[in-house]
Amino acid sequence: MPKGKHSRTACIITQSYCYELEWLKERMTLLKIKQMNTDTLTNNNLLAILEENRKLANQINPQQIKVLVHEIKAAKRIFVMAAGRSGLALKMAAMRFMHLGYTVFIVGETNTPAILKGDLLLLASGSGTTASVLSSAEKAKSQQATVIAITADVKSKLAVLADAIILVNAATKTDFGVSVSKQYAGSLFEQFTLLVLESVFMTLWQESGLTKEDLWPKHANLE
Ligand SMILES: O=C([C@H](O)CO)[C@H](O)[C@H](O)COP(=O)(O)O
Repeated sequence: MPKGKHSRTACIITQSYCYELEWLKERMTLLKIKQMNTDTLTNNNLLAILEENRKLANQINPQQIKVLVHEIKAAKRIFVMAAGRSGLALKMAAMRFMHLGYTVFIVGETNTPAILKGDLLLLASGSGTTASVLSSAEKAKSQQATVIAITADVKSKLAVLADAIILVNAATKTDFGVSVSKQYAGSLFEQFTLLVLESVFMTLWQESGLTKEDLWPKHANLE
């Protein structure tokens, strides 16, 4: 039984928010889930994932996105860095920015040069505490490059270090128990990071006036 702020009786009497009741609700949902067949379960999960992403889209601060769009346009070169699945989301975005004609490097690749003043470092970390991401932010700041971080924790060390952030109100990977997402670990954060950057790409593309045909020569032909 998880530690509750109040006893169950006190919760019912005061009708106040109670971890214990939340926990019981969660157990009952799990029991119902066990009785569903695989098809229904997968379909429900797909809809739940879409709904969680839709909620985040309604919470995003357009001003924060505007800053990222502006900094991408202003940067001499764009560097991206994140760990694990957050890193995969950034790599997908990096490819699209390259298709638009930007010079983009993925930190850690052998052909990535030194970051310098005038460059942009785009980071993503749900927790905002991943060591490699923090050290990249510190290095970039010491070189006077601009640092923008996508994170789920506005108070994290990364958020404090960055010149600007995009706050994604998703769960972080260590938000165990009841959290804003039903999904495992940082899944929602990682999905939404990709979606935000897809929308940033589309904005930059639409503003560029380029056609699909214009972009095509930059698409990989060694694949
Ligand atoms: O791959 C990840 C993990 O499975 C959590 O869902 C994370 O992207 C990786 O661990 C990096 O974490 P954050 O820096 O907190 O995004």
